Amino acid sequence: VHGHAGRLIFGTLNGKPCVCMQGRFHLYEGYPIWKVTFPIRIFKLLGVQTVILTNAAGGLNQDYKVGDVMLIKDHLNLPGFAGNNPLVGPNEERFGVRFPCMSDAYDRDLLKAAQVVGAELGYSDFMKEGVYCVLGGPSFETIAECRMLNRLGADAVGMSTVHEVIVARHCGLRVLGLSLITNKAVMDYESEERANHEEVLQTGKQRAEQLEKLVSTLVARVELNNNYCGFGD
Ligand SMILES: O=P(O)(O)O[C@@H]1C[C@H](O)[C@@H](CO)O1
Ligand SMILES: Nc1nc2[nH]cnc2c(=O)[nH]1
Repeated sequence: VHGHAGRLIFGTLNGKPCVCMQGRFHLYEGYPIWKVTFPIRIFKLLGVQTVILTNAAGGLNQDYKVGDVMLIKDHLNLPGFAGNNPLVGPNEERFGVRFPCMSDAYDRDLLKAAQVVGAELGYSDFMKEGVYCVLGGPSFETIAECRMLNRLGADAVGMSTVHEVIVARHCGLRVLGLSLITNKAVMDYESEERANHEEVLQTGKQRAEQLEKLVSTLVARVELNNNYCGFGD
């Protein structure tokens, strides 16, 4: 999609071997859901243990400001309610079980680690924790939809990530999710604000340096055996 480079980059980040997707596939681009999540299984086969998934999202929580970084503690998979789940079809036993648990989708130790690193970097003022809701896109939400999603418990809304999380958890990868609140979801009929992709890209650029620092510092502290340095046990 415009704004995503569409490259896969291999290298080391703070001494840790990493592979980085510079962009992703989205359902709204017309890709089948298995293709949207295909890179995650490639990562598993490459030996990846931990994935850090990032996205741009609209803020539904009234306490959120544009530029906030929300650590994802849970998700609402609305396409999943209608049967649009990446694990639909014959189960690939070599990756995982037929009915994977999702109540532990977002790794609590990694989330804690992200909070600690964020505080150390002085980012606490713009770091939040909340529930991410995925929709199919590409149209942004109506006012009624935003109000409904907020009442359902969503703090942020976007068009990605959740499908990747489901496939990652299915094959046993540990997941940290970060949403950059790039715009405030319009919840008020009097509002003159309009969601638009340019604002999404602009907010992304404004926070890029801090997000890079957050992720690279975190990566440096995650041990390859999935233990963490400096976060208690
Ligand atoms: O790939 P993400 O979820 O970060 O991208 C979001 C959703 C749409 O692709 C785009 C909307 O502006 O940003
Ligand atoms: N669905 C959705 N995706 C987004 N990505 C960035 N902002 C938004 C938004 O407001 N809604």
